[in-house]
Amino acid sequence: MDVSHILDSLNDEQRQAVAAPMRNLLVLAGAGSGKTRVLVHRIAWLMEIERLTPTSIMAVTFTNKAAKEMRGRIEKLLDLPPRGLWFGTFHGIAHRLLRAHWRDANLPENFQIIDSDDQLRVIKRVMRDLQLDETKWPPRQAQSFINAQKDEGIRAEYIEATSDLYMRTMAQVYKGYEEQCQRSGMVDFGELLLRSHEVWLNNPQLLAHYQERFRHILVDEFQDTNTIQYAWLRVLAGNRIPLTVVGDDDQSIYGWRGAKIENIQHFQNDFADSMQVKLERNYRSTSTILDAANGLIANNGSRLGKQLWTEENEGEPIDLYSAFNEQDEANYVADCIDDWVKKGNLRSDVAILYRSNAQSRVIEDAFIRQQVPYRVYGGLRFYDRMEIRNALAYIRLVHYRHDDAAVERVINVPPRGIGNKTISDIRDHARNESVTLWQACNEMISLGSLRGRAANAVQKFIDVIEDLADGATDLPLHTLVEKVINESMLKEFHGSEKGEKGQARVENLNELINATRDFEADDEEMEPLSAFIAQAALDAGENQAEEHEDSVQMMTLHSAKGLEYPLVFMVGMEEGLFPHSRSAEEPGRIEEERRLCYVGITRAMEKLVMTHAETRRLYGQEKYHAVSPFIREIPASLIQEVRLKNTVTRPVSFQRANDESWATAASSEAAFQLGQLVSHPIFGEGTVLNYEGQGPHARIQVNFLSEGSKWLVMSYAKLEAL
Ligand SMILES: Nc1ncnc2c1ncn2[C@@H]1O[C@H](COP(=O)(O)OP(=O)(O)OP(=O)(O)O)[C@@H](O)[C@H]1O
Ligand SMILES: [Mg+2]
Repeated sequence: MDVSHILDSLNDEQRQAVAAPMRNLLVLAGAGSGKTRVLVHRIAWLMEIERLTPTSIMAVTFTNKAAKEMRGRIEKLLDLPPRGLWFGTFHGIAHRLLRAHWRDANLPENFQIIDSDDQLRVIKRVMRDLQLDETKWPPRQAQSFINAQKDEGIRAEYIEATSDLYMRTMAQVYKGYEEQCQRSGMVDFGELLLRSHEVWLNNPQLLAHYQERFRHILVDEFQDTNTIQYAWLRVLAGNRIPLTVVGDDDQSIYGWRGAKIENIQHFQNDFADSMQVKLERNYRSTSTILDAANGLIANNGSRLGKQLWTEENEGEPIDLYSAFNEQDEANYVADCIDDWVKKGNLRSDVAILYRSNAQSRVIEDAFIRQQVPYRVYGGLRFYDRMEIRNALAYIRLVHYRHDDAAVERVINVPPRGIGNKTISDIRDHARNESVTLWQACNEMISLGSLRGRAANAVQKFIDVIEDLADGATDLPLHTLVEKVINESMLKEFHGSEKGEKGQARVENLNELINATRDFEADDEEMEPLSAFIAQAALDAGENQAEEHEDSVQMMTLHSAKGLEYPLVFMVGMEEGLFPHSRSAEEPGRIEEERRLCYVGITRAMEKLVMTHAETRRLYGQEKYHAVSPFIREIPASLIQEVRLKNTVTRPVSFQRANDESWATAASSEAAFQLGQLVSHPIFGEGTVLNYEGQGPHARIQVNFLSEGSKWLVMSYAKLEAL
């Protein structure tokens, strides 16, 4: 049998893994060492050499996108589509099982999967039935509690009876929630795994059936499996189905969602007779990028210890750009991409990675201005996000009450007790009388055709909008928007959503306030509010790159896992942003942030650019941010600080250089321009980057060729213009 097409393009260790005997196998290896490639080739090997049918192979990936990609690669390798192969995420596969065995799972045949919004609604109902006060017991907290229990594989009945009021109450809600879901045939995400795990435990015959059927299970990104996923694998595999798992402890980034790095260590104990292969050669990145990643991750204490090396060239240094503020940062990125494309490269080879979703807004704005097509991957573009659309609907109503779409969107958001029946009555009235929804609301109230609670609730809605509109024209745009966001209660509403998601929504709302602060109308004749609304509508609707268009990829660091791009930007490399300020609160979180940084760096193949802004307005506040400590952990010799670019990106700086106060701050012979070349008796040559203060306090920032960037006091620094 000719195996060359499967093995030829692999190195020795990879071959060893791909052609390993049918035993449990752990491939523990760093980023870009070919773990995913090994999985793909091993599947091909199992089918061609071990003669397994596709239906007897299960491959678990972290995202559906990854599953699709893998399927494509196998198809190419085998020259035929692997029909019948069980491919998917843990959730996808568990769902498939429950669909097939709904009776054994004690579910109705047409059970429904509920998302997090539905889940919250059910939890609220349960809490109302239990007469729990929502202000004392936030439903979203209960939601996180329930999901965390499910991730750990714990049912309500197994939560120990304690005297702790919190635990007792949460367990009660959890129990009520379970009963409610069971009664109405609803299954949430966590339940998919928990339930299919139980099906196997309770049905030895069924389990035996699957243990006969599956001859091999493969798992990518094993370091991010949580407790229930691990248990699920163990039960299914028993001692009968061999597993191939690949992972990298340095890339475990979902601890906050219950993932357990330790699963890698437990693997060898829990899965009998297992083999381990290490891959140490990185094929993805230049040695500069790899050294940076290695240097950084060496700062983590608890590691399983792996070395990565490459035969790639040194490549280019890592660029570090210190921007004055977030606008400057965004413009810089857009300019770099412009250069990149001018050199004949593809935009789709470029990724912009950021820690928090809210950071994308300023960059999106710059891209829209400079007409750079982009896609936001694994998340919505800023102006498409639910909370932003809700806030914009309020803003539109303040501006123009007859905006029916806006009324539809927020009449009952946050919930104020306007039911579907009332809304449909309002719609009928509007249709019959040929008036707008807003008019219909008002008319129905004065005619008395709405009663009791409904009338009150609709009146409340009208009052909120009218109060906001009152005096709106006198306020600066951003104050108005801030008021709208606060008084509409959107912030509280979205903020109570569980975990990171709720926090991200609040961050986005604050970011919208920033957007209005920065907003400059193209058309000065237009009133700022209407100009802003028009702009936001355009941003939301028209600038999304077409599917096939060559576009820059924007995503959070978390969603970049497993991917690779020739040119990568890591933006917002600032303390408090990345590492995220929250990471200081919990032990171990800083190491998880560092792993996230490692994931970011190792996405880059040819060139990595890092940027940070000295001041940044984020989440509604302007702050001075220190450079991320992660940058200091990268060997300095690999980093090149980018000198000031030309005037195009920095109109502000040049205004400053010509400013009168600048001339007085400097002595007459030393009135340096930003970007000017200067020389210092000790530090040598450098470029003027920035200045601050006046008179004797004036300080100047110079980027020295040999020493890097320094702040010097003007009156002492013996600088000479070159
Ligand atoms: N033996 C090889 N020869 C040539 N290229 C290789 C080889 N092994 C892997 N590669 C290439 O290196 C890159 C990284 O491989 P892959 O994505 O499989 O790594 P990984 O270990 O899964 O990375 P990550 O940890 O980021 O998920 C890919 O472009 C892959 O095609
Ligand atoms: Mg991979």
